Amino acid sequence: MKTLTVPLAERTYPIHIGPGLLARAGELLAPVLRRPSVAVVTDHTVGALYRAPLEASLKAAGIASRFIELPPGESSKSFATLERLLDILLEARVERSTTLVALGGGVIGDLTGFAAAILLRGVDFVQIPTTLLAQVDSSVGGKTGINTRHGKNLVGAFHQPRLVLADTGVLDTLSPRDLRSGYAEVVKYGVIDDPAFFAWLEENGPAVLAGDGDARAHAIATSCAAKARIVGADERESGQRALLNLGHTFGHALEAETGFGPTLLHGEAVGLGMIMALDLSARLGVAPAGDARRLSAHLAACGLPVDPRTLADAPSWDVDRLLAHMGHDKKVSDGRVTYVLARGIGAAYLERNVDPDRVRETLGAAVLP
Ligand SMILES: NC(=O)c1ccc[n+]([C@@H]2O[C@H](COP(=O)([O-])OP(=O)(O)OC[C@H]3O[C@@H](n4cnc5c(N)ncnc54)[C@H](O)[C@@H]3O)[C@@H](O)[C@H]2O)c1
Ligand SMILES: O=C(O)C(=O)C[C@@H](O)[C@H](O)[C@H](O)COP(=O)(O)O
Ligand SMILES: [Zn+2]
Repeated sequence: MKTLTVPLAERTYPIHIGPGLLARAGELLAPVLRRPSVAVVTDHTVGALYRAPLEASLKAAGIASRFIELPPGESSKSFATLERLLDILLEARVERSTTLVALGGGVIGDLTGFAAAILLRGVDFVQIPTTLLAQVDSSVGGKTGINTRHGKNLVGAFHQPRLVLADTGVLDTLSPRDLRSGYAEVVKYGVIDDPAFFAWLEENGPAVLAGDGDARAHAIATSCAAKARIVGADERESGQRALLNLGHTFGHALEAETGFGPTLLHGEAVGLGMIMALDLSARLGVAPAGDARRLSAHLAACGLPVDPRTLADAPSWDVDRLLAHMGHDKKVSDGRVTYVLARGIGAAYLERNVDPDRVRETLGAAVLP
């Protein structure tokens, strides 16, 4: 087991990473619980696979647990499912000293974390991420929330978990598509500020996806270390944490336009959005044009979509509608989006003054016939 730390003063917490950790969950959770009682939130798919081993491990450590299973998929990050979850928890008379446990991917993590932030004005929660995306990104950093009809993650809270427990063994049951989606967020760390990691991924990405234990462990630990460092320096995104949003202004707009559904998964959208961010950077004259092509080639080699027009069920894309979605970005201030651009792979930066004509060009080149 490898342990990293998210350094946040009194909210500092560990990230435990390694195979077989679900079987040790009781022992690892016990020290952070206010009392030996947890409510585990999961989805039907993950529950069917991992409820039994988690329940057994908690029981062996003397921790009482109740399990709540929700429908899988992005549509569960909604007001309706949040209300249903809060109702179930209140019906069960959870107390402020109860800890919620998110067992699942980013959807369950974001939803459960938000429920924990607002239930009884705040209870503790623990993340047990079961997708690659959740293990390298969403379980760390305390961004929680739901989608609204206005856009992605528009209602939420910063609420840090007490512990992250990433059992890398559970990735063996993840679908190849979900694995690839999470891989896009791994690549993001290379593009932000680690060109050597990006080059390593160009060599080893296929091994990470194929389940090579050492490659996967290195990719997950490097990603978590980067996320922990950035979050530790800027917990509430008043500055540099926004770099973690690389590809998301475009990506969230693509997700919104495809209805937050199976047409485009979050990581797939982020992959496309990162290519568009590098394309925009090249159009603005700050990045070599070849870097967008290099990123696109790597994502394509790993089986990720690199052309929104070729998606199954692709809508008829409209640049103005995409721009309207981008207007809901949380990095908008005074009506203007702050973009995450890059001077090249490994050199991302924030820019508020971006020529809107170049943004239109990037969108048009990406989505118009
Ligand atoms: N809070 C953050 O910082 C942050 C960061 C990145 C992404 N996100 C959010 O995360 C969400 C995407 O998360 P995701 O990609 O994990 O999707 P997800 O939670 O929908 O999980 C993907 C699918 O995999 C299934 N699954 C999960 N673990 C499994 C396992 N071990 N074996 C078999 N099946 C398994 C789930 O049932 C689901 O159908 C998006 O809503 C995105 O906005 C949040
Ligand atoms: O942790 C962060 O900060 C991120 O931006 C990580 C992103 O991968 C994640 O998708 C996040 O939820 C997007 O943030 P948002 O503030 O644009 O909703
Ligand atoms: Zn993301």
